[in-house]
Amino acid sequence: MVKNQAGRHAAPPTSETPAVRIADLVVRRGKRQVIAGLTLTMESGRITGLLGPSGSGKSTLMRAIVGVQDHVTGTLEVLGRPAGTPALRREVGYATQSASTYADLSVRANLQYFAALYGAPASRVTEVIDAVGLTDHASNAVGALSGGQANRVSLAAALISRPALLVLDEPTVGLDPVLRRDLWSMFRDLRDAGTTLLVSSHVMDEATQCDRLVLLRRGAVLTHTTPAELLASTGAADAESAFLALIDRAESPTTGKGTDA
Ligand SMILES: Nc1ncnc2c1ncn2[C@@H]1O[C@H](COP(=O)(O)OP(=O)(O)OP(=O)(O)O)[C@@H](O)[C@H]1O
Repeated sequence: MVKNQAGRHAAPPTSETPAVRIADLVVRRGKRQVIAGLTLTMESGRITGLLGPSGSGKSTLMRAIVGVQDHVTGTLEVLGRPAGTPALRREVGYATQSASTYADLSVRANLQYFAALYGAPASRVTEVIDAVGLTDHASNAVGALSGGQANRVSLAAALISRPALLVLDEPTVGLDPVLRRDLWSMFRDLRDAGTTLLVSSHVMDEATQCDRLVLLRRGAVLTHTTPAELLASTGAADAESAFLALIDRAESPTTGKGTDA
Protein backbone atom coordinates (compact mmCIF):
# COMPACT_ATOMS: atom_id res chain seq x y z
CA MET A 1 0.00 0.00 0.00
CA VAL A 2 1.41 3.41 -0.98
CA LYS A 3 1.71 5.92 1.86
CA ASN A 4 2.03 9.67 1.51
CA GLN A 5 4.44 11.93 3.41
CA ALA A 6 2.16 12.09 6.40
CA GLY A 7 2.18 8.28 6.58
CA ARG A 8 -1.38 7.95 5.35
CA HIS A 9 -2.47 5.77 2.51
CA ALA A 10 -2.33 7.59 -0.81
CA ALA A 11 -5.50 7.75 -2.87
CA PRO A 12 -5.80 5.02 -5.53
CA PRO A 13 -6.26 5.96 -9.22
CA THR A 14 -9.72 7.26 -10.11
CA SER A 15 -12.06 7.20 -13.08
CA GLU A 16 -11.97 9.99 -15.67
CA THR A 17 -15.53 11.21 -15.05
CA PRO A 18 -15.50 14.07 -12.55
CA ALA A 19 -17.71 13.52 -9.51
CA VAL A 20 -18.84 17.14 -9.67
CA ARG A 21 -18.55 19.65 -12.51
CA ILE A 22 -19.56 23.19 -11.75
CA ALA A 23 -19.37 26.18 -14.08
CA ASP A 24 -20.53 29.76 -13.50
CA LEU A 25 -22.67 28.73 -10.53
CA VAL A 26 -24.71 31.50 -8.97
CA VAL A 27 -26.89 30.95 -5.88
CA ARG A 28 -29.13 33.57 -4.31
CA ARG A 29 -30.40 33.25 -0.74
CA GLY A 30 -32.86 35.92 0.22
CA LYS A 31 -31.64 39.13 -1.37
CA ARG A 32 -27.98 38.10 -1.36
CA GLN A 33 -25.90 36.41 -4.03
CA VAL A 34 -24.21 33.81 -1.85
CA ILE A 35 -22.34 31.88 -4.57
CA ALA A 36 -20.96 34.26 -7.13
CA GLY A 37 -20.08 32.60 -10.44
CA LEU A 38 -18.20 29.61 -9.03
CA THR A 39 -16.38 27.16 -11.31
CA LEU A 40 -14.93 23.92 -9.93
CA THR A 41 -14.30 20.33 -10.99
CA MET A 42 -14.03 17.63 -8.31
CA GLU A 43 -12.26 14.40 -9.22
CA SER A 44 -13.98 11.16 -8.33
CA GLY A 45 -12.49 8.76 -5.79
CA ARG A 46 -10.95 11.55 -3.73
CA ILE A 47 -11.59 13.24 -0.40
CA THR A 48 -12.07 16.93 -1.10
CA GLY A 49 -12.04 19.25 1.88
CA LEU A 50 -14.26 22.32 1.66
CA LEU A 51 -12.94 25.05 3.90
CA GLY A 52 -13.56 28.73 4.36
CA PRO A 53 -14.65 31.40 6.80
CA SER A 54 -18.08 31.20 8.41
CA GLY A 55 -20.64 32.46 5.92
CA SER A 56 -18.39 31.90 2.89
CA GLY A 57 -20.96 29.57 1.32
CA LYS A 58 -19.79 26.04 2.16
CA SER A 59 -23.19 24.71 3.24
CA THR A 60 -24.89 26.50 0.35
CA LEU A 61 -22.52 24.94 -2.18
CA MET A 62 -23.12 21.50 -0.64
CA ARG A 63 -26.88 22.00 -0.77
CA ALA A 64 -26.61 22.96 -4.44
CA ILE A 65 -24.53 19.85 -5.21
CA VAL A 66 -27.05 17.64 -3.42
CA GLY A 67 -29.89 19.37 -5.28
CA VAL A 68 -31.84 20.80 -2.35
CA GLN A 69 -30.97 24.47 -2.86
CA ASP A 70 -33.35 26.89 -4.61
CA HIS A 71 -32.37 29.79 -6.86
CA VAL A 72 -29.39 28.08 -8.49
CA THR A 73 -28.21 29.01 -11.99
CA GLY A 74 -25.24 27.85 -14.05
CA THR A 75 -23.93 24.36 -14.74
CA LEU A 76 -23.91 21.80 -11.94
CA GLU A 77 -23.38 18.16 -12.86
CA VAL A 78 -23.02 15.38 -10.32
CA LEU A 79 -21.70 12.02 -11.53
CA GLY A 80 -22.42 13.21 -15.08
CA ARG A 81 -26.08 14.21 -14.46
CA PRO A 82 -27.74 17.50 -13.52
CA ALA A 83 -27.66 17.98 -9.73
CA GLY A 84 -30.89 16.95 -8.04
CA THR A 85 -31.96 14.49 -10.76
CA PRO A 86 -34.07 11.69 -9.16
CA ALA A 87 -31.62 9.09 -10.50
CA LEU A 88 -28.98 10.59 -8.21
CA ARG A 89 -30.96 10.03 -4.99
CA ARG A 90 -29.28 6.72 -4.20
CA GLU A 91 -25.95 7.87 -5.57
CA VAL A 92 -25.49 10.92 -3.32
CA GLY A 93 -25.39 10.64 0.47
CA TYR A 94 -25.75 13.86 2.46
CA ALA A 95 -25.35 14.56 6.16
CA THR A 96 -26.23 18.11 7.21
CA GLN A 97 -25.08 19.95 10.32
CA SER A 98 -28.39 19.22 12.03
CA ALA A 99 -29.59 15.73 12.90
CA SER A 100 -31.75 13.99 10.31
CA THR A 101 -32.91 11.30 12.71
CA TYR A 102 -35.83 10.58 15.08
CA ALA A 103 -34.82 11.19 18.71
CA ASP A 104 -37.40 8.78 20.19
CA LEU A 105 -36.38 5.83 18.01
CA SER A 106 -33.35 3.62 18.62
CA VAL A 107 -30.26 3.85 16.44
CA ARG A 108 -31.23 0.57 14.76
CA ALA A 109 -34.87 1.60 14.20
CA ASN A 110 -33.77 4.90 12.65
CA LEU A 111 -31.49 3.12 10.24
CA GLN A 112 -34.08 0.44 9.47
CA TYR A 113 -36.37 3.28 8.43
CA PHE A 114 -33.72 4.75 6.09
CA ALA A 115 -32.89 1.28 4.75
CA ALA A 116 -36.59 0.78 3.91
CA LEU A 117 -36.71 4.18 2.18
CA TYR A 118 -33.76 3.24 -0.04
CA GLY A 119 -34.70 -0.41 -0.49
CA ALA A 120 -31.44 -1.49 1.17
CA PRO A 121 -31.20 -4.99 2.68
CA ALA A 122 -31.56 -5.42 6.47
CA SER A 123 -27.91 -6.51 6.68
CA ARG A 124 -26.88 -3.01 5.58
CA VAL A 125 -28.23 -1.59 8.87
CA THR A 126 -25.80 -3.66 10.92
CA GLU A 127 -22.96 -2.76 8.54
CA VAL A 128 -23.42 1.00 8.80
CA ILE A 129 -23.92 0.89 12.59
CA ASP A 130 -20.63 -0.95 12.79
CA ALA A 131 -18.94 1.44 10.34
CA VAL A 132 -19.70 4.48 12.52
CA GLY A 133 -18.74 2.68 15.75
CA LEU A 134 -22.20 2.56 17.34
CA THR A 135 -22.68 -1.19 17.70
CA ASP A 136 -22.78 -0.92 21.49
CA HIS A 137 -25.49 1.76 21.26
CA ALA A 138 -27.66 0.18 18.55
CA SER A 139 -30.62 -0.30 20.92
CA ASN A 140 -30.39 3.14 22.54
CA ALA A 141 -32.79 5.95 21.61
CA VAL A 142 -30.98 8.57 19.52
CA GLY A 143 -32.23 11.25 21.95
CA ALA A 144 -30.25 9.56 24.72
CA LEU A 145 -26.95 9.67 22.82
CA SER A 146 -24.21 12.29 23.11
CA GLY A 147 -24.04 14.97 20.38
CA GLY A 148 -21.13 13.25 18.67
CA GLN A 149 -22.86 9.87 18.75
CA ALA A 150 -26.08 11.36 17.36
CA ASN A 151 -24.07 12.96 14.50
CA ARG A 152 -22.74 9.53 13.65
CA VAL A 153 -26.28 8.16 13.32
CA SER A 154 -26.92 10.80 10.63
CA LEU A 155 -23.66 9.78 8.98
CA ALA A 156 -24.75 6.12 9.07
CA ALA A 157 -28.04 7.13 7.44
CA ALA A 158 -26.11 8.87 4.65
CA LEU A 159 -24.13 5.65 4.08
CA ILE A 160 -27.15 3.34 3.84
CA SER A 161 -27.52 3.41 0.06
CA ARG A 162 -23.75 2.97 -0.58
CA PRO A 163 -23.59 6.35 -2.32
CA ALA A 164 -20.91 7.04 -4.91
CA LEU A 165 -20.66 10.62 -3.60
CA LEU A 166 -20.84 11.42 0.09
CA VAL A 167 -21.40 15.08 1.04
CA LEU A 168 -20.72 15.73 4.72
CA ASP A 169 -21.30 19.15 6.28
CA GLU A 170 -18.94 19.47 9.25
CA PRO A 171 -19.15 15.81 10.28
CA THR A 172 -16.55 16.09 13.02
CA VAL A 173 -18.11 18.98 14.98
CA GLY A 174 -18.35 18.07 18.65
CA LEU A 175 -16.18 14.97 18.35
CA ASP A 176 -13.16 14.34 20.54
CA PRO A 177 -9.74 13.77 18.91
CA VAL A 178 -10.02 9.97 19.08
CA LEU A 179 -13.41 9.92 17.35
CA ARG A 180 -12.21 12.46 14.78
CA ARG A 181 -9.25 10.26 13.98
CA ASP A 182 -11.49 7.19 13.67
CA LEU A 183 -13.92 9.03 11.42
CA TRP A 184 -11.15 10.23 9.10
CA SER A 185 -9.85 6.70 8.96
CA MET A 186 -13.33 5.57 7.91
CA PHE A 187 -13.44 8.31 5.25
CA ARG A 188 -10.17 7.00 3.80
CA ASP A 189 -11.53 3.45 3.81
CA LEU A 190 -14.62 4.65 1.93
CA ARG A 191 -12.43 6.51 -0.56
CA ASP A 192 -10.22 3.46 -1.05
CA ALA A 193 -13.39 1.51 -1.86
CA GLY A 194 -14.17 4.07 -4.60
CA THR A 195 -16.43 6.60 -2.83
CA THR A 196 -15.94 10.31 -3.51
CA LEU A 197 -16.19 12.47 -0.40
CA LEU A 198 -16.79 16.20 -0.04
CA VAL A 199 -16.25 17.19 3.58
CA SER A 200 -16.57 20.67 5.04
CA SER A 201 -14.70 21.65 8.14
CA HIS A 202 -13.78 24.55 10.36
CA VAL A 203 -10.85 22.61 11.78
CA MET A 204 -7.86 23.54 9.70
CA ASP A 205 -5.71 20.61 10.76
CA GLU A 206 -8.32 18.38 9.11
CA ALA A 207 -7.26 19.96 5.80
CA THR A 208 -4.17 17.78 5.83
CA GLN A 209 -6.37 14.66 5.93
CA CYS A 210 -7.84 15.47 2.51
CA ASP A 211 -6.56 14.64 -0.96
CA ARG A 212 -7.73 17.96 -2.38
CA LEU A 213 -8.70 21.23 -0.77
CA VAL A 214 -11.11 23.92 -1.87
CA LEU A 215 -10.94 27.19 0.04
CA LEU A 216 -14.05 29.33 -0.38
CA ARG A 217 -14.20 33.02 0.26
CA ARG A 218 -17.30 35.12 -0.39
CA GLY A 219 -18.90 32.38 -2.44
CA ALA A 220 -15.95 31.99 -4.80
CA VAL A 221 -13.02 29.57 -4.93
CA LEU A 222 -9.94 31.21 -3.48
CA THR A 223 -7.81 28.15 -4.13
CA HIS A 224 -8.23 24.51 -5.24
CA THR A 225 -5.10 22.66 -4.30
CA THR A 226 -3.54 19.78 -2.38
CA PRO A 227 -2.36 19.97 1.24
CA ALA A 228 1.28 19.75 0.12
CA GLU A 229 0.88 22.46 -2.55
CA LEU A 230 -0.93 24.67 -0.06
CA LEU A 231 2.00 24.58 2.35
CA ALA A 232 4.61 24.92 -0.42
CA SER A 233 2.90 27.89 -2.09
CA THR A 234 2.55 29.85 1.14
CA GLY A 235 5.72 28.73 2.93
CA ALA A 236 3.54 28.14 6.01
CA ALA A 237 4.23 25.42 8.57
CA ASP A 238 0.63 24.29 8.97
CA ALA A 239 -2.70 24.49 7.18
CA GLU A 240 -4.14 27.17 9.46
CA SER A 241 -1.21 29.55 8.84
CA ALA A 242 -1.37 28.77 5.12
CA PHE A 243 -5.05 29.66 4.88
CA LEU A 244 -4.53 32.84 6.88
CA ALA A 245 -1.70 33.78 4.50
CA LEU A 246 -3.98 33.22 1.49
CA ILE A 247 -6.82 35.21 3.05
CA ASP A 248 -4.38 38.02 3.91
CA ARG A 249 -3.14 38.04 0.33
CA ALA A 250 -6.71 38.25 -0.94
CA GLU A 251 -7.49 41.04 1.54
CA SER A 252 -4.36 43.08 0.71
CA PRO A 253 -5.02 46.64 -0.50
CA THR A 254 -4.10 45.77 -4.11
CA THR A 255 -6.36 42.69 -4.38
CA GLY A 256 -8.69 42.80 -1.41
CA LYS A 257 -12.30 43.78 -1.21
CA GLY A 258 -12.86 43.96 2.52
CA THR A 259 -12.75 41.65 5.48
CA ASP A 260 -16.02 39.74 5.73
CA ALA A 261 -16.58 36.19 4.46
N1 LIG B 1 -31.83 30.38 4.84
C1 LIG B 1 -31.09 31.43 4.45
N2 LIG B 1 -31.66 32.56 3.96
C2 LIG B 1 -30.92 33.59 3.57
N3 LIG B 1 -29.57 33.63 3.62
C3 LIG B 1 -28.96 32.56 4.11
C4 LIG B 1 -29.67 31.40 4.55
N4 LIG B 1 -28.78 30.50 4.98
C5 LIG B 1 -27.57 31.04 4.83
N5 LIG B 1 -27.68 32.28 4.31
C6 LIG B 1 -26.57 33.18 3.99
O1 LIG B 1 -25.77 32.57 2.98
C7 LIG B 1 -24.40 32.85 3.23
C8 LIG B 1 -23.62 31.55 3.18
O2 LIG B 1 -24.08 30.72 4.25
P1 LIG B 1 -23.55 29.24 4.39
O3 LIG B 1 -24.34 28.62 5.50
O4 LIG B 1 -23.54 28.59 3.08
O5 LIG B 1 -22.05 29.51 4.85
P2 LIG B 1 -20.99 28.50 5.52
O6 LIG B 1 -19.68 28.79 4.87
O7 LIG B 1 -21.50 27.10 5.45
O8 LIG B 1 -20.99 29.02 7.03
P3 LIG B 1 -20.67 28.22 8.40
O9 LIG B 1 -19.23 27.79 8.31
O10 LIG B 1 -20.89 29.27 9.44
O11 LIG B 1 -21.64 27.08 8.48
C9 LIG B 1 -24.31 33.60 4.55
O12 LIG B 1 -24.14 34.96 4.27
C10 LIG B 1 -25.65 33.36 5.18
O13 LIG B 1 -26.03 34.45 5.95
